[in-house]
Amino acid sequence: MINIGLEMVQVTKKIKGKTIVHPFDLTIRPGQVVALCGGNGAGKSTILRMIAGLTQPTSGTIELNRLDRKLDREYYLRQIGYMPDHFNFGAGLTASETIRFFASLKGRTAQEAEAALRAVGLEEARNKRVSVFSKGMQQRLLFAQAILDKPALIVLDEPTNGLDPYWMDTFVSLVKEVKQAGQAVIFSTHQLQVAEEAADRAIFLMDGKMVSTGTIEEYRAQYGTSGLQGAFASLVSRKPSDGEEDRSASPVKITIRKRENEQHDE
Ligand SMILES: Nc1ncnc2c1ncn2[C@@H]1O[C@H](COP(=O)(O)OP(=O)(O)OP(=O)(O)O)[C@@H](O)[C@H]1O
Repeated sequence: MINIGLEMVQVTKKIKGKTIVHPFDLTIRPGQVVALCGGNGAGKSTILRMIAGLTQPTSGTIELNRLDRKLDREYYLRQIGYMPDHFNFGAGLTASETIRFFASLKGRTAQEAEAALRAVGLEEARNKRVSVFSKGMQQRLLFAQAILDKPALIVLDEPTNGLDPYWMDTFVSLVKEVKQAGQAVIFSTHQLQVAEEAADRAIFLMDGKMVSTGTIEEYRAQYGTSGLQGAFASLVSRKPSDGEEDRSASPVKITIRKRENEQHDE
């Protein structure tokens, strides 16, 4: 199979001797949407930044459609659209100029850039300076640049942070559209409702460890209508207090059984 998606195997990250991400395995097939959930400092952004090529893993491998993040860096990165959790739009450009600039970096046309602006509802604000945009409008523009060249994998760090309920719904619809087109998506969020609506699968991280993974249906089967909120409450309540033995230090604790197609030996 050529189009196999993202494969992360035993990926770790240490910074100044401290382990930020413990051995992390993840497979995302084309058309799958994965939400990375967890509290502040859990390691979500670090994992997304490693996938997006912004920071090196300390060990382990990351491949996208069999292209290695390190060995095939240029072609690997061409398949990824990345939305950072914050971005400094300081150059005084309008929305249209900004998106066209991103398009030119990706070798895409002005028409494609404008289409991405329309997709996120910014066509009427296209001649406004981005520096005066609200947080939510800036988020939508960042999302537009991540999807404009229809990458195989879309990596979104806190994409709905600052969005009003209407654009939250639009975000969910746009994710469903790219999923239909066979693109894979991974996004981090604190908004578990958004994860439930947009993702096929959710992963909870705690202190850089994957403590739970499952489909949204599996979480609902285990936690009922409280779904991911119930899972999060349960995980937090099990976190050891100071001095107590840290049971999560042993191999990754999976509270929801992994589906067979998440194994790496396919
Ligand atoms: N460059 C760095 N130097 C030192 N520590 C870092 C660095 N980058 C991240 N960390 C630490 O790694 C841990 C994970 O950070 P990360 O930003 O990945 O978490 P997160 O889950 O995205 O958190 P949040 O939800 O608050 O954005 C934190 O303890 C953070 O302080």
